[in-house]
Amino acid sequence: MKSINVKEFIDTFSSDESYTSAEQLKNVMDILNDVRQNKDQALLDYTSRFDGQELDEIKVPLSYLKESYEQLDEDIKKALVTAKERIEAYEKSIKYEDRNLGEFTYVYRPLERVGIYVPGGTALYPSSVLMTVIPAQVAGVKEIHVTTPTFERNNITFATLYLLGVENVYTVGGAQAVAALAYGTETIPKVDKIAGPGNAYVAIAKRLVYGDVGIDSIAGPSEILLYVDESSDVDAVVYDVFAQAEHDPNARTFLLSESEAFIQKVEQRMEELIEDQPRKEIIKHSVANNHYPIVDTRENLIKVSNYIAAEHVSVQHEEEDAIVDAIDYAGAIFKGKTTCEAIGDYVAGPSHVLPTDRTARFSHGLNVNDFMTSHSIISLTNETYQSIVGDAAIIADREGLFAHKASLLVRKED
Ligand SMILES: NC(=O)c1ccc[n+]([C@@H]2O[C@H](COP(=O)([O-])OP(=O)(O)OC[C@H]3O[C@@H](n4cnc5c(N)ncnc54)[C@H](O)[C@@H]3O)[C@@H](O)[C@H]2O)c1
Ligand SMILES: [Zn+2]
Repeated sequence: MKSINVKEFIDTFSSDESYTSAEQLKNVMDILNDVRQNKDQALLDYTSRFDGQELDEIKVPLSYLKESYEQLDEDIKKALVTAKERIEAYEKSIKYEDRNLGEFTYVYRPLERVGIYVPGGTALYPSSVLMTVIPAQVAGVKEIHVTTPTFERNNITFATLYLLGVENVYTVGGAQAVAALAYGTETIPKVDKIAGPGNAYVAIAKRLVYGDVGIDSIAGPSEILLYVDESSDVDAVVYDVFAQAEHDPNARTFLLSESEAFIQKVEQRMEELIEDQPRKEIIKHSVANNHYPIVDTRENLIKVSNYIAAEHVSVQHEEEDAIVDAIDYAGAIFKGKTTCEAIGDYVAGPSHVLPTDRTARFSHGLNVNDFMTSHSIISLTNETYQSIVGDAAIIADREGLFAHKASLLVRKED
């Protein structure tokens, strides 16, 4: 594949609109309305239609969760516990704390009831259970309700939910699950906020229910930006590209370097290794349509990194300190040749639920603080009050809000 420079890249690149079609949008609106009106019955109907499952019950019995956990092999149990402990420790360390400033206090409170969407249509993601539920738990959320289109009685998603002590689990997926969490049904209660990744139907539904409930963000196909140089390990870089590409045919991989020769080495090695990849069909599709090898100067590559604001940025470069410092916008940055992105998918600590498709320019990865809300407590001393009440009263007067003025002046001391 021929490399391009930053200008050529920006001229040809556009945000991923292919992810949502007008038809999908209409279908999702219909689903939302139907669930609002027909509640559990609509959930049963859509689960039959889209997932081919005739459910007796929407809520998963606790015994299924327990059974799933008990049947896990010891090695995966141990791995899940390692991940759990690291994620918990990280979230605790970044949790906002109340700030007492004398006349003002800024306080954080956990959300009361949260809905977590765990994807399950085509694969199971125990890592997504960990990366969404743990931040909510560390925040102190009282009730966590999880929906997932996972229908085997015994499975690793249920097992992971059991490990975390989640009891409210419902086998519903797609837009209908988001609708249930947003509006409530006989079985699933309306929540305050919905978080968690999912496919296009889930993403569109979250966008449409925003305002009725809070949402974390809208995740599109995964992406990585690799910033590499001659000192990087060619095979390691190739596997980092493949690891992202194997997620989704629409996953995007940006390979940036100041060295054309190095990019060529990586591209050639990709061709050699691609045939051996178990998920080569997805990887080939993704690489053919959404792989961008970009060669330019440091200055231009930093500019374009901030423009792309990729979900994952991996800097494997002799001068990684300077490059990482200059990158202002990214979902998460993986610095150094050892700290690859895949370690962050599972056990590093920070949540792998990250902003995609340039939204890191204004939003951030899911974390404990997304499951809290905050407010100010204002309590002025009389001395402060008397020193500023005159100014407030004048502004009230000029706004023509005379009851405001009276409310202020009735407390004024002569
Ligand atoms: N960003 C992250 O952290 C992260 C982590 C894990 C997974 N993911 C992403 O989550 C997604 C999972 O997608 P998935 O499809 O496997 O599972 P999913 O659970 O997101 O969606 C499955 C549901 O989609 C609905 N659906 C399917 N076809 C439909 C149709 N024609 N009309 C209406 N609804 C329909 C069904 O109800 C089904 O239950 C992937 O894109 C994956 O990359 C992201
Ligand atoms: Zn990944």
